[in-house]
Amino acid sequence: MEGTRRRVLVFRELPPDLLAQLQAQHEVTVANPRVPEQRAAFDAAWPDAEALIGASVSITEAMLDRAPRLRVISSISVGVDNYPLAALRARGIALCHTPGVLTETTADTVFALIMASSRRLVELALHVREGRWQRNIDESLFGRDVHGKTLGILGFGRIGQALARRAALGFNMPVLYHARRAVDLARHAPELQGRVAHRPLDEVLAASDIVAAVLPLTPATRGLMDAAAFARMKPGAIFVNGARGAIVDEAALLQALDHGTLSAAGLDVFATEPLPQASPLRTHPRVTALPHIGSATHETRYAMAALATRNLLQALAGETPEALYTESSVGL
Ligand SMILES: NC(=O)C1=CN([C@@H]2O[C@H](COP(=O)(O)OP(=O)(O)OC[C@H]3O[C@@H](n4cnc5c(N)ncnc54)[C@H](OP(=O)(O)O)[C@@H]3O)[C@@H](O)[C@H]2O)C=CC1
Ligand SMILES: O=CC(=O)O
Repeated sequence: MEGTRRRVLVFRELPPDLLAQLQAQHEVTVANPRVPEQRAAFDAAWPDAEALIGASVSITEAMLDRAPRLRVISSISVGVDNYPLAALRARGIALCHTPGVLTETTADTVFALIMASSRRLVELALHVREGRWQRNIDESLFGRDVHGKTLGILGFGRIGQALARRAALGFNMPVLYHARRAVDLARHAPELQGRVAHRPLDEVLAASDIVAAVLPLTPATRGLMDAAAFARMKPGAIFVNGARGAIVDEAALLQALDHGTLSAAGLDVFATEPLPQASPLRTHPRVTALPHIGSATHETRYAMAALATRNLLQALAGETPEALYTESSVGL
């Protein structure tokens, strides 16, 4: 593909300097199909697109049928669950993503949800804002300690390990994790040796005060947190989801909050996003709900867009992109 100006469809807005880099070398259309006024431009550009860059849009196999010239997709995300992986592979379409540059920020967000859920920060901040702080609070508004509690982490890759560092080294929390393979701590995270243990899912759920999910959405993890999984958790435990909404059965989560094991939940991701107005999770008093902001800081979103732009330009120049997605990178 090198040397020729290719048709690039940008389906989520890019910072102006990065967009200019693409425009200098290729024919670029910017059209986000989630913005109603841009939908027609997206549909018009789609059949001729040779390269895509963007995020937060589900690309289906049927869409690929209507894009016969497509050769590369550069996702501005680390998760690749929005793409039909087998169909991309069968058609020889390269998929790039943005691992690493968002790891620390996402771990910060997940830890913030752990703090907010345990200490009831949003609920109590509203208590002040709404003028209900009329006398010293009593124990009906007390939270639960975070330091020293056992944290169970579902998924122990880049973000899981960054979360474990915060918990184990900063808050003296014993950490258990669930992943299909044990991580060689001596090699990959020596600072966590003696503080972190690999355990089967059931044991992680049963032994943890707080369970945080940071694994990819795959056929194997879809619905992982179902009624049986919540039932295995400790009475009064807290569940935090920084992964994808679809790893959770949301009806089972609500049941566990209202009649089961959970005292609170902190959720950055939902089965349907934006979260529907009618969802009980939106207003539940013991749910801290965020609008999928795991990586949403100025610095990190720029770094993600920059990596995605480099990936795309490298692929279009016939080079191996810096962050080409391979199956082993999310352990499908
Ligand atoms: N809320 C947000 O805004 C964000 C959410 N994310 C989500 O976090 C996910 C993880 O990102 P990152 O840490 O970079 O990914 P990594 O690929 O580094 O880590 C994934 C981890 O999940 C484990 N895993 C994969 N499949 C399974 C399975 N079937 N059962 C148990 N464990 C499994 C892997 O271990 P093993 O292969 O040994 O099982 C590995 O430990 C992303 O895919 C994305 O969905 C990421 C960024 C921001
Ligand atoms: O959810 C965000 C991602 O990068 O994946």
